[in-house]
Amino acid sequence: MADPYDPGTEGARMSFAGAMSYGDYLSLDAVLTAQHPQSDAGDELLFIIQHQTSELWMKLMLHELGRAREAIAADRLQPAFKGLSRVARIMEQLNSAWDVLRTMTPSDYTRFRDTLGQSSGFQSWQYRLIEFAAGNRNPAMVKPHAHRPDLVALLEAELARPSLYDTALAAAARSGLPVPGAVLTRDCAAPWVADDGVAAMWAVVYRDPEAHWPIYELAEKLMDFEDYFRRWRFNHVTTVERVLGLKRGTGGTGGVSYLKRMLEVELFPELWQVRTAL
Ligand code: HEM
Ligand SMILES: N[C@@H](CC(=O)c1ccccc1NC=O)C(=O)O
Repeated sequence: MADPYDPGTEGARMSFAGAMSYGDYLSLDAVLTAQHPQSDAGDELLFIIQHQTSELWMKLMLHELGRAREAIAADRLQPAFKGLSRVARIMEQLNSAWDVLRTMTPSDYTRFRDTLGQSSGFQSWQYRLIEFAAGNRNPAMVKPHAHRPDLVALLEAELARPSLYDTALAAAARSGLPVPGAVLTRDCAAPWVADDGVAAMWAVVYRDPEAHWPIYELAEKLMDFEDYFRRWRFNHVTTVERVLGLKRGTGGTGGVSYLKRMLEVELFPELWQVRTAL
């Protein structure tokens, strides 16, 4: 039998003393030592990794949403579309990931659920930042982070910035569309309130897409975002009911009843209304 092949003979670098390796570049020591199961249940590692990978994808989403908003604010819509398409792909990734978690049965979960204490995804500050960035701004959701002034500052800074929806409406106004003035000067930290004038503006766009092509495309990117977001919420509540039934959540809410209520949240209500109005 031939000697085992050594890729070093064709130039593969085999020694990394003093040079940056794969693991160095990716900080894998930090990432791969950050899983700390609190029980000896075989499924707890799945649970932890599922959440950690979700948080990593959320980090990237926030980065892309920030860049997309900057691009829209500068009327550079093409790069914004590229970024929002990437955000949609990330959300597809998060939506598919539920298939892995769904392999965990209620019996598996009860083996380690008690070790979770009162921790819950309800306290995911990156999730709240995404909601705030998109335009779903409920200031009550800052409260669970009061013990962490750094996180409160991050969430409040996000509330002080125009949301994706605010930014899109300002771009529509600059393109000559009739966006109500009060909408453009609103306190952007406040929750969005559905506005008839905005609905009328979208109707102008959707009645004649050809006359408003860039803003029409922007609106459809927003629809994609909300469509994927709804699917994530639906996958979540379905997985929760499958694993937990109707038990109360560790975060203190009613559990499935709370998550069903959240299914009714609308990020861009006027964009849904316009479908009926056409
Ligand atoms: C078996 C798996 C899961 C169960 C049983 C579960 C259960 C729950 C429950 C009951 C709530 C309501 C809040 C509470 O009272 O605790 C909740 C909220 C939440 N969970 Fe999960 N969850 C699971 C997986 C996940 C995963 C993988 C993520 C991804 C990061 C996640 C993120 C969230 C978020 C962001 C909320 C807040 C939702 C909102 O306020 O609209 N959960 N979860
Ligand atoms: N709320 C869940 C616990 C839970 O799912 C969870 C706990 C800690 C970290 C992330 C979690 N995932 C989503 O809420 C429950 O009531 O069982």
